Amino acid sequence: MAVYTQVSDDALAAYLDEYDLGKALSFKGIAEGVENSNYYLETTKGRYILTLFEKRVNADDLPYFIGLKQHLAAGGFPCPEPIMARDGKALRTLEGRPAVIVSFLDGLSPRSPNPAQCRGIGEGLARMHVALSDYDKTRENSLGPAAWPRLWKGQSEQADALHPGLSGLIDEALADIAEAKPQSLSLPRGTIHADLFPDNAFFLGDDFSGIIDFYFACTDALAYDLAICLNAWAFEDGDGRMAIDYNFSKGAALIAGYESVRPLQPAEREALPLLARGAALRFFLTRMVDWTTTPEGALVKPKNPLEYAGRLAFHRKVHTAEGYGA
Ligand SMILES: Nc1ncnc2c1ncn2[C@@H]1O[C@H](COP(=O)(O)OP(=O)(O)OP(=O)(O)O)[C@@H](O)[C@H]1O
Ligand SMILES: N[C@@H](CCO)C(=O)O
Repeated sequence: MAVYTQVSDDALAAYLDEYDLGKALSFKGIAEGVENSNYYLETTKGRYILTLFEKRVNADDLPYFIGLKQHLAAGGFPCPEPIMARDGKALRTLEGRPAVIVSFLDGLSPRSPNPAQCRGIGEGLARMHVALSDYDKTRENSLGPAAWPRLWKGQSEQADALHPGLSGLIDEALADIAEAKPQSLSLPRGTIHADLFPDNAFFLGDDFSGIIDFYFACTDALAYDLAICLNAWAFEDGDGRMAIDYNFSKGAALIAGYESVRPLQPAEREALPLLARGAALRFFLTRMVDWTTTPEGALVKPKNPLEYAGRLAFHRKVHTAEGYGA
């Protein structure tokens, strides 16, 4: 349940007075999502999402995220478009929190994506990379390889309690990646989404209809975004298990969809297994931190880290892009 900040009727009315959005017809908290408070807002002018940014989002980063969505929307890419108030500003304050209203996107997030949807997200991701190629703001990836040892510190015992021997796998993977130095490879860089999981993508049937939730976006290797998607879209449902199967047809469809818009360079193909390992580690580590620090009975249930350890173990056996179906 992600409504941390309640909005009173008076506060909402005063907030809407700043916009040309007409009068509120409906205003409801949205249960999905974990980071921010999101509300569905319908006014006499249309349907919107109102987001109040909670503590985990750094307020200094908000102009980067909002500018990014404005840039995409101006280029016709389907994403939530920040709505400007009469003074030309999209980022405002509501109930003491930074807040923004964005356009509502139609579509559903697939629970278990099929190969056609994997192809669609591959195409959508590449279109997004192309559309952002002239976005001039930058943001460092705060969850890149330099952050991983810090996230892992003090977690070994808990990891072994989740799955015997797990800490050895993570230690080895961290050491291998530190040696391979993915950051020093000269791969094409640009603005990446960095969290494009199925719950952040919308489809109408099998047709891709848009991307949301850009709050991990940053400047990094474009192929790393594809590696994140391979992890998030091309494995069978984990159910919290460590053993988990790569679905070759879904992975191949995802890569083919991506390459139908932006063909990978030879160096990107070569780096794909390393980037896929890095992506699996990144999500394992952040899930592990949430798993060990979220108090029992908290509103938001932490996601199981083991599924990403399983993906990591798979990637450690893949040495070429062809191994993913590329
Ligand atoms: N522009 C939009 N159009 C339609 N629905 C949206 C839009 N933005 C958000 N939603 C809905 O709100 C839910 C929560 O949004 P989101 O995933 O951005 O939450 P969050 O808490 O900000 O981020 P996170 O997923 O990282 O926890 C989505 O699953 C979706 O159902
Ligand atoms: N997509 C992340 C959650 C943060 O957005 C995960 O599944 O671990």
